[in-house]
Amino acid sequence: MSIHPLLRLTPYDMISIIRNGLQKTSIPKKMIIVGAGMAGLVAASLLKEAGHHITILEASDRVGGRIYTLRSPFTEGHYIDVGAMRIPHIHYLVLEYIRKFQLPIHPFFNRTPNDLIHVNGIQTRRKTYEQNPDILNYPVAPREKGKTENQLIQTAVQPLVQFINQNPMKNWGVVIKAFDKYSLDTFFRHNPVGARLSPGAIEMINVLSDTEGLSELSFLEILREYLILSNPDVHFYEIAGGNDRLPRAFLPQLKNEILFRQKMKKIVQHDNRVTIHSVHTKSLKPFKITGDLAIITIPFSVLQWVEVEPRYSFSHNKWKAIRELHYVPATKIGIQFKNRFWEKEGMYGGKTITDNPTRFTYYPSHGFGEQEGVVLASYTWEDDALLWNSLSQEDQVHQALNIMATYHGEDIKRQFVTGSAQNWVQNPYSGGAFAMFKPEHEKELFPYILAPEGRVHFAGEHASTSRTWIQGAVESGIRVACETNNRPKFP
Ligand SMILES: Cc1cc2nc3c(=O)[nH]c(=O)nc-3n(C[C@H](O)[C@H](O)[C@H](O)COP(=O)(O)OP(=O)(O)OC[C@H]3O[C@@H](n4cnc5c(N)ncnc54)[C@H](O)[C@@H]3O)c2cc1C
Ligand SMILES: O=C(O)C(=O)Cc1ccccc1
Repeated sequence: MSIHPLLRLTPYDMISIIRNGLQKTSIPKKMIIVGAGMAGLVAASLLKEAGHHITILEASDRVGGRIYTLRSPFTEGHYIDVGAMRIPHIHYLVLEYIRKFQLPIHPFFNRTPNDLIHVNGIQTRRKTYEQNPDILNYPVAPREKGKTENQLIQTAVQPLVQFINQNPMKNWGVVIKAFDKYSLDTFFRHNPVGARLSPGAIEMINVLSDTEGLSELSFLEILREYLILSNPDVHFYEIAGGNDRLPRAFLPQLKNEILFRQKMKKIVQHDNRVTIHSVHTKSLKPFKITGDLAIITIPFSVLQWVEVEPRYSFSHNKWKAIRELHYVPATKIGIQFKNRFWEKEGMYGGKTITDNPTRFTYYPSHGFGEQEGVVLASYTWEDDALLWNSLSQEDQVHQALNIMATYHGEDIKRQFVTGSAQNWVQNPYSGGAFAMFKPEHEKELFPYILAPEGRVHFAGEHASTSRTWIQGAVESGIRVACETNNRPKFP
C-alpha cells in the first residue's frame, strides 16, 4: 500500500469516512460538483450527508464516466466493461463501497496457467513458458536466461520494493525523490539499485506485461502498476452484472442532485462566489449555477476546453499541470461469440498475450458453461491503442477477429455475433483513458494537480495516489470532501 506524503488521510481515516460519513458541517455551503464519475459521486454523497446543498453537473446521460459497462450491441444479458474491468483485492476503498452497497462480486481471473502466449511466431501456454521461458526466443543476455518476465522485473526492482516495505509512510517519499527522474526504459537500462537489463530482456518484459507503449512514462508510475498487475499475490474482482452497478448505486441518494447532459464550458470566480456555466448537450440551451465552492472532477485533458475567468484565478502551476498532465490512449474491442470455444481450450477467464496488434485478449470471468460469451478481443494502451484509431469501427472489430483466428483457428469466425470498439482518446469527456506521469511529474505537477484555486477544488483519479484506478477516484472524492466540508464560507 503506497502511502504518499501529500495524502494526509490514512487508509483507516478513509474507511471510517466511508462507513460513518463526515462530521456534520457547522458551515453548510452551496457546492457545485462537475462530473458524475466515481470521484464526483463519492464527494457529493459525503457532502450531502454532511449537510451541504449539492448540485452535480454531468455532461453525459449516465453516471460512472470511465466505469462504462457496454450492453449494446450485445444480446440480452451480455456486456463488456470497456472502462474499468478489474478491482484489485488491495483496493480497500472501492471494496468498502461495494460492501456498503451490498453489490455481488466474483473473481476476475487476470491470469491463469492456461493463458495463451503468442509471440515471435511461437504459441505456448503460460504454464509451459514458466517451465522454460527461453522457448519464446527473446534475445536476453546469458545472465537473464531461464527467467520469466516477472522474475526479470523482480531482479530490477526488488531492492527498491524491500526498502519501501520497510516503512511505506516514510520510504515511499524517499523513493519518489530519488527515482522521479527515471522513465521505465531508463530505469531498466541504468538501474542504480538492482539488475540492469539487456534490450532483449526489456523487450520481453514490455511485450509480456503490455508496457511496450508505456516505457517513456515515469518508472515510478509503472512500478505502482507492476506491484499490482505483475504481483502473483494480488487477485482481482469484478461486479456481477457489470461494474457500472457501483456508480449506479449512488443514484437513490443523489438522483435529485444530478443535472445530466450539462457540459461545463466556463468557470467564473467572483466576489466570494463561483459560477459554472454549462450548455445542455441536446437543446444547446445555456445554463449557469452559482455556489460557495466548486469541485471539478473532470480529467485535466478535457478541462483544457473550459474557460476560466479571471484566468489568474488559477495559478501558473495549475495551468501548467492542466496542459502537461499525460492521458494514456486506450482502446478496447469487445466481440460476442455464439459459443465459448475458449472454454473448450481450458480457458476460464485469463488472457492471450500476443505481439500482434490485439496485444492482450481477456476471456470473460463470468458465465462459465453458458452458450454465448463476450470476449475482450483487444485491450491496448498508447501507440498500440492509437493504431486502432486508423480503422473504422467495423474494421477494428473484424481485424481483431482475424487476429484471434490466428491463435484460435478460422472456425471462430463462424461463431461471430457482433462487436464494438471503444477508443478512449476519442471520448469527448475523457480525452484518453487515465492520467499517467512522465518523469519528474511527481515533483513538478502532482502538488499543483491537487491544490485548490480560490473557490475551486479538484478531484478525480488524476488527483490521487492511485492514478489509473477506481481506487484513485474514490480516494480523491474523500479527500476533497474533507477539504471542503468545514472550509469557511468567507474569505
Ligand atoms: C480503458 C480503461 C480501463 C480501465 N481499467 C480499470 C480497471 O480495470 N480497474 C480500475 O480500478 N480502474 C480502471 N480504469 C480507471 C477508472 O475507470 C478511473 O480511474 C475512474 O473511473 C475515474 O473516475 P473519475 O471520477 O476520476 O473520472 P470519470 O469517471 O472520467 O468521471 C468524470 C465525469 O465528468 C464528466 N465530464 C467530463 N467533462 C465534462 C464537462 N465539461 N462538463 C460536465 N461533465 C463532464 C464525464 O462524463 C464523467 O462522467 C480504467 C479506465 C479506462 C478508461
Ligand atoms: O486495470 C487497468 O487496465 C487499469 O486501467 C489500470 C492500469 C493502467 C495502466 C497500466 C496498468 C494498469
